[in-house]
Amino acid sequence: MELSGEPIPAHQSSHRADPSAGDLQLEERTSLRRVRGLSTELTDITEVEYRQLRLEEVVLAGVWTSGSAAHAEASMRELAALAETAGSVVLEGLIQRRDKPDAATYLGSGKAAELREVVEATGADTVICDGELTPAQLTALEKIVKVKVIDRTALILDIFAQHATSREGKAQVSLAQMEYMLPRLRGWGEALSRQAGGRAGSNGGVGLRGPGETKIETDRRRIRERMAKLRREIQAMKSSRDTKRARRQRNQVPAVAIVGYTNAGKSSLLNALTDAGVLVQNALFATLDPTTRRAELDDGREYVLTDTVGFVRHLPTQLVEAFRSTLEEVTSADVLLHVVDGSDEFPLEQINAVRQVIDDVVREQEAPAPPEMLVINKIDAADPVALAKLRRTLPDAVFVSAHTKAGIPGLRTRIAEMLTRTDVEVLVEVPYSRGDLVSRIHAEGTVSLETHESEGTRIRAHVPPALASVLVDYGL
Ligand SMILES: Nc1nc2c(ncn2[C@@H]2O[C@H](COP(=O)(O)OP(=O)(O)OP(=O)(O)O)[C@@H](O)[C@H]2O)c(=O)[nH]1
Ligand SMILES: [Mg+2]
Repeated sequence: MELSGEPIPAHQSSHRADPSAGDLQLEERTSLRRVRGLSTELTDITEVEYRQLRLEEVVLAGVWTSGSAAHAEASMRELAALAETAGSVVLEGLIQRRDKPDAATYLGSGKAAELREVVEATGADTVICDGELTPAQLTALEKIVKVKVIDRTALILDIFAQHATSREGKAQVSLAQMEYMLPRLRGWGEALSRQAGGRAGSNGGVGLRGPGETKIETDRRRIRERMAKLRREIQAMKSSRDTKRARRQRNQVPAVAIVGYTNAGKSSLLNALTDAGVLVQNALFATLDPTTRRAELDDGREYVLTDTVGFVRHLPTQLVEAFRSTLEEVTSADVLLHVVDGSDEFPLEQINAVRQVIDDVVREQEAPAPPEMLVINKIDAADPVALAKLRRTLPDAVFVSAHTKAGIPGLRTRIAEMLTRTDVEVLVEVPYSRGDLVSRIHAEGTVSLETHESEGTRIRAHVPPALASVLVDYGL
């Protein structure tokens, strides 16, 4: 299979004259794109957070174990998009049909030799495998193809490392990278020292110049120490976020979280609903740090809308672990807007991949998952026949285009309905001394009856659960 080597064009979708924060961030990101041919690697293996994989010209390799050929090719195209997002140029892709990956070398030995020929013919410096390989598989395959071999997990971690901007995001990515590297230290040491000796593959010293056992042991200890420190730091940042969330809950502002597959248009939807001007990029994992914006329903009620990191098939477990505090904030929202790219070839699989990650996060949380609303985006770009089929399969979903704004008014109405549905009905008599509570009921709820009695104001209303608990003392 041939794959295009064109880098994904990063294009702006904002049309206003003044650059938004997202535009500026995009400019910065594109101006910092990796320059081909320059190595950014550090030699100290423990400097994980600053380290970027040296990915330049790559060949992709995948093992196709189940599903149709179209699925296998879609998976390779996604791997190519990931590689390009990481800044590399994809020269070629190979898929092998097999019951399961080869235990020793991932690809079978015949295919591995063929891969070596492709690498040689194209002059590639890296092979990226579409899966998570064991440290032994990585080393064994490197010995055959004689260039650096990395797996999908390392690639995704590299993209996250490039895109992290906040202190918390950077700490979370570093933690995930270290977790991944710990059992692979020897392999990495070999790859590093081989590169130090010249262009990869130009010498026969593979495996001979790895750091000695003592160095590896020291490195391991230092990495473990840094991981413990990072976990403490992330925990501390989480508590400050918990405080903010508690304040919001006290103030009764309902929270809606946007979740979805990477590149589905989550940030675009946040912009369409709130004019937030956040970064939109045709790249995978453009957003890592959660952005929360105030938004208003048509009836004037306020809510907050959070956009956050996208998910992908086989999201590395190290990342789910490291980003748990960010993800828990999302899964503790009142409503989830699950955004799906309606123009994707396999939207139902995107939906499943996202639900799996959410299940993983929710399982360790006390509260159940919030109610979900499916939002099928990019209807302007979707194939009409596929779209009609999707409408039949997902009758409850809302179909929109963040670009043309088609369906956005309807989406607003549905959000309002969902937030009302989580409200509870109360019948209370609020003493005249608590005029503040009466104002809150009006601001946050929907009042169906209001009379003035001798002791206070009698109100029947639908209010958010937290306000209902404040009102419990005045119930009739
Ligand atoms: N045709 C079309 N393209 C869209 C629409 N919404 C978003 N896009 C494009 O899809 C790409 C991804 O949009 P983003 O909003 O950055 O997607 P995201 O889900 O936030 O992506 P990550 O943060 O990377 O996970 C961009 O190139 C957008 O311009 C839409 O309604 N129609
Ligand atoms: Mg985004």
